[in-house]
Amino acid sequence: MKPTLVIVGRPNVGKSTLFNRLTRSRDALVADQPGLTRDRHYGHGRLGRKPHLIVDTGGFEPQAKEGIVHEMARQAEAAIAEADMLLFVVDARAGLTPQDLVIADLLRRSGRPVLLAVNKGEGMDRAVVSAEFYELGCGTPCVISSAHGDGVRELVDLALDSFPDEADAGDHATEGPRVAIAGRPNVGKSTLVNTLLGEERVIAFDMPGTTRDAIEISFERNGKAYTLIDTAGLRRKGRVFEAIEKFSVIKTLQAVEEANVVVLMVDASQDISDQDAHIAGFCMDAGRALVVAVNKWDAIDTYRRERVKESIEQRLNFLGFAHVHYISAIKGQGIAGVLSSVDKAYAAAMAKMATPKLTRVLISAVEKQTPPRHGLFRPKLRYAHQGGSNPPIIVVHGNALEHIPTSYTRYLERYFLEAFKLQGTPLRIQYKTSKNPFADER
Ligand SMILES: Nc1nc2c(ncn2[C@@H]2O[C@H](COP(=O)(O)OP(=O)(O)OP(=O)(O)O)[C@@H](O)[C@H]2O)c(=O)[nH]1
Ligand SMILES: Nc1nc2c(ncn2[C@@H]2O[C@H](COP(=O)(O)OP(=O)(O)OP(=O)(O)O)[C@@H](O)[C@H]2O)c(=O)[nH]1
Repeated sequence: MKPTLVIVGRPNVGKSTLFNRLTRSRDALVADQPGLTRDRHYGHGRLGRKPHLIVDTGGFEPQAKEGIVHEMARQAEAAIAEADMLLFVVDARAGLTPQDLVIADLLRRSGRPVLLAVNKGEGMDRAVVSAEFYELGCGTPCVISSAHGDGVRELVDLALDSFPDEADAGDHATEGPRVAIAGRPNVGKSTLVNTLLGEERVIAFDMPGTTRDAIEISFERNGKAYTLIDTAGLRRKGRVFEAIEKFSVIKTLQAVEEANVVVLMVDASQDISDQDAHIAGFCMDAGRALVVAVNKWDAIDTYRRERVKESIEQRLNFLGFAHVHYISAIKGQGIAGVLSSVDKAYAAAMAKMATPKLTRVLISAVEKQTPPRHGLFRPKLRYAHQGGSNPPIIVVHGNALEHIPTSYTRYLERYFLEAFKLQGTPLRIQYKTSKNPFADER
């Protein structure tokens, strides 16, 4: 499983700045989707040698006793307890503060490994800046500048050092799609799991060896095998499963990572929230095939149903490729449709596309619409081959491809999805520009 680095620190030390630098996608292919809010607190790490996840605990006030701040602190504490590595951020310019000491104490008691990052250190003498922070008892301080990038890459590599290189992620013994049910608290995830498993034959139920492993439950339906990757920390109690703990961001992220297909659940009795969009955005980043299940459809009237449909179109429009089902987990309505979309999405995510056909489709896409000229350059798309699955990656070869605008890439994505009739999966395009053979002669 990918290690999760959790950023902690008092307000204003530069946590979001660090988070943005660590997670900013190089190609901005995913980041600029309309409808995606930018204040997400978890994402895929882009720096460093090994794949990993980053969680920012946000404005963390360990002393608050009630209210929303207290609830945020509770979420932060859960993230700290589940972190593989804590990045404790302090402020070089403000110096050591009493609140830093309180947080250091809390982190030490969590028993999780800690790396101390002294931020805003640009243009300062490292030895002088770090001196006072040894008192925190969190080891040797790393002086960084999140705003300028100094020392950030070294920090990440140090943080990831002790984790093994990721084994081949596709190497799972299970048959059929691996499915994660993701969604914010209380949307009905446990209810759906129980409805699914109540009707069906549970083949195997793996208790994890360690708390870090995901729980996997294999079952059959209509002769087809599925494996559920648990997000809720379910425990078997007699014939039903119940959640042993409340919503955990890190468990959700890891389950999404481990799955082939994500069933994103939203609650029809509530408005689509930022949190729904954040989870959806993370699934997009991860490139997972996706099915949207709008739950509690039984609980709302016709007027509300129309409003929910509009709200999904507005807030989750970047999931245009995904099928939407309106279901009642509690009454078992709409479940067959969800599973049939899971099958389709899985098949699409794993599709094999032959090079000649890919190239033919590419050429017909270019004939319909040529990429715009960029100054002196006219990008030339020559041929395509498949570079991966789940999500399908199409590698396009040609010249001056670095000048292709994002809008054209989107057009190609849609064109390929349609030509190969792939439903329920995102698709990625990668460009490989051929070296100009005459460039070195002169
Ligand atoms: N000089 C300098 N300023 C920085 C650096 N990193 C962040 N800042 C500034 O510090 C301020 C706080 O940064 P944020 O990233 O919002 O801090 P935060 O810890 O996420 O704050 P909360 O969301 O309140 O917890 C902003 O004005 C940043 O521009 C840095 O490396 N150098
Ligand atoms: N009306 C209605 N209520 C539902 C439905 N599905 C779930 N609920 C109710 O919604 C509440 C939350 O359901 P859970 O299955 O515990 O939700 P969860 O997503 O697992 O929650 P966390 O464990 O907090 O992440 C419970 O009171 C359920 O009875 C449904 O289809 N219709």
